[in-house]
Amino acid sequence: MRGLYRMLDANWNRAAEGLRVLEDVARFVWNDGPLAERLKGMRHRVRGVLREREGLMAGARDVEGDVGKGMGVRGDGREGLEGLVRGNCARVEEALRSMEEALRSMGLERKAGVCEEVRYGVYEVEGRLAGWLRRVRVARAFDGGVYAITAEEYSRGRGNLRVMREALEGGARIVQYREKEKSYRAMYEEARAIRELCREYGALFVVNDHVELALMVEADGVHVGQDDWPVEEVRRVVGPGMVVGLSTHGPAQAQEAVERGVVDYIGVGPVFPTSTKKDVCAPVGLEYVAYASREVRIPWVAIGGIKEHNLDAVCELGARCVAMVTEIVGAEDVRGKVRRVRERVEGWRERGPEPRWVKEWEAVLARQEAPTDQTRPTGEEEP
Ligand SMILES: Cc1ncc(COP(=O)(O)OP(=O)(O)O)c(N)n1
Ligand SMILES: Cc1ncsc1CCOP(=O)(O)O
Ligand SMILES: [Mg+2]
Repeated sequence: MRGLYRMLDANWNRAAEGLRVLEDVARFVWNDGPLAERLKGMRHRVRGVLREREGLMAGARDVEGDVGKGMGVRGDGREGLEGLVRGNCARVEEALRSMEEALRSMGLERKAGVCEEVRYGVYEVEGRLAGWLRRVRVARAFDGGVYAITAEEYSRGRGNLRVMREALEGGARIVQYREKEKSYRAMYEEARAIRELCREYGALFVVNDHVELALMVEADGVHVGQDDWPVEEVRRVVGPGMVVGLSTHGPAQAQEAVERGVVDYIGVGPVFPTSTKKDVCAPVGLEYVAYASREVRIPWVAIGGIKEHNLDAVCELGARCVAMVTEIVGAEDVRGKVRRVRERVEGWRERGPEPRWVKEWEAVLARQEAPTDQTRPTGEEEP
């Protein structure tokens, strides 16, 4: 029994400490009173579950004899607030799981049940936080971003990896892996390599169409079209941490996408004629870009036939992010092309009209805070 009490003692403290950190982030960083109260309640429940055995645990404590003393604490590789929040959620979940097992083996089923309930509560909080963090990442990447998309057949004989490396060096903030003819194995190898590259450059990595590939290579996101998998199903499968993008071809589809409440951004296009996509619909024109700028409350990216020479027409209407295939992958100097496009997009960001989504997300983009009720776009859940 002594060993089990030692185990409980260590994890009881670990769980309570982790919950305290999360509560403080909710209270002091995000100013989210209800979330802070909820986390506090969880901490008290965990404390309460073993309160009457505190003496037994203290008696079993043997810090000097701990063979795990000095073992490093596992980080999750993420930095800043995100790392802090995720790291502490993981710490609390692990500690509660360990307590649950120990309590069950001691025949203390009811107490084990309390730990289990609190653990599920932490999963839920983590899911909501992951959702919020995900939206902030998207908003930052799309506010003045170049979205580069692979297409080896138009890359002048160069491989996708090389072209995307150059695009990232030029300043692409989002990279989409889009290949229609390659074998699954080839796509897997290539996507994995580009995924790593994007990590190095701090860019978002999105996989087109293939949800399973996105999961396998731990992409940041997945992009689907109107005839691909339903976005609710995609969200259910990829969970709250992954970005989901949806193509739209007109105001009705944009409205529907926002109302459905599960996608993080929409593609707006094809703005101009394009021969890159074989089964493409008729160009939607600049009117749809103007509509998106006025009405759409979530990040969006203009796509389809966008080149350096017609870029201004799209940006002057309020596009803060442009996606390009052939203009980037077919450029002799990919790095220089992306650099110039990015400078132009950023220039328009300073002097062009502010699209609706940026107005609504301004407070979120400016501060590292969870959106409050006033700034949270419609349909957003509270973290
Ligand atoms: C950013 C972005 N927008 C639109 C698309 C097109 O998606 P979809 O309509 O599913 O067509 P395919 O690309 O799958 O041929 C996209 N890929 N990315
Ligand atoms: C994937 C996609 N979706 C709408 S248009 C398009 C292709 C855009 O390619 P390009 O930038 O070469 O016109
Ligand atoms: Mg598709």
